[in-house]
Amino acid sequence: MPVEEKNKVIYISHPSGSTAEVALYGATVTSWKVAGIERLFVSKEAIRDGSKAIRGGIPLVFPIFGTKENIQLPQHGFARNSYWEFVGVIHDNNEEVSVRFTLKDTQLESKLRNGWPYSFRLTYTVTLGEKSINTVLGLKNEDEDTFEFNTLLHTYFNAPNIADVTVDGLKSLNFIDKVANGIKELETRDQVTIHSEVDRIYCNVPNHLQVNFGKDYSISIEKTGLKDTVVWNPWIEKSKAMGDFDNEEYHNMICVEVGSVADWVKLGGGESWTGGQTLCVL
Ligand SMILES: O=P(O)(O)OC[C@H]1O[C@H](O)[C@H](O)[C@@H](O)[C@@H]1O
Repeated sequence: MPVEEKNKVIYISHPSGSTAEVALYGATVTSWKVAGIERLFVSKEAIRDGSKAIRGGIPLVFPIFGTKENIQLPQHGFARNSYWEFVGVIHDNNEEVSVRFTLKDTQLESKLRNGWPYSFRLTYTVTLGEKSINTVLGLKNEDEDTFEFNTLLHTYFNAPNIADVTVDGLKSLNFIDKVANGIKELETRDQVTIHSEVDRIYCNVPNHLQVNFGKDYSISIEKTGLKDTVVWNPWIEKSKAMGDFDNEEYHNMICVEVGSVADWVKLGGGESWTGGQTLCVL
């Protein structure tokens, strides 16, 4: 069977041998293997019992990024820490296997629903190919009035060694440096490298990016409907401060997170929105 459900995790396999796993908790993609190699990072300290967002994979940030003064929601919203419903297999052929999840306001715990009191339906479609994974978030505003939101596909990539990682496609872009009190800067490098704590929101990013993992392999990122890209590595002190992250794991991960977070996205009553990414091993 190309798709199986076991203990609230959906296991997907492609005829080529590539596989993916999606936890119903957060609809978090927690594994993506191509040629037997795990391409996503999940901390060995990650909590998977549904009491905290899973530290790794592709958590979904929605409807806020970080925290907002006047919105009573946990950091990064509720999508990553709510149970989603598995809709089923959308299609399954030699090219790709596609599965879908949904989250409606009525599925939220009341505290979370009160924090963002709108009627909405999120759909999340995960499509596994031979060397690719495509993750697309759809949103329908089921209210009469406009609401605004932020969202992010918070992808944690496995990095054999962070010292060898480079990110292409960010040159000449403005970024907000969250490590330097939100100061705005211009990226001048062809390739972004990580040698210390990095937490940056690159704004208005072209749709094609590439992350290189030294000589081992690269992963291309094609995004659609999402304007910005966050690059994050907690480095030493922040790693120590996170209870669900091993102190040494910052050597082995990089987050390159496509989303719309620098400005609110407005969605009119009854309207739909979609945004997503395709990751492909090169
Ligand atoms: O610890 P979390 O709530 O999962 O957030 C993890 C990280 O997410 C994003 O990358 C933010 O830009 C960071 O500032 C934040 O530290």
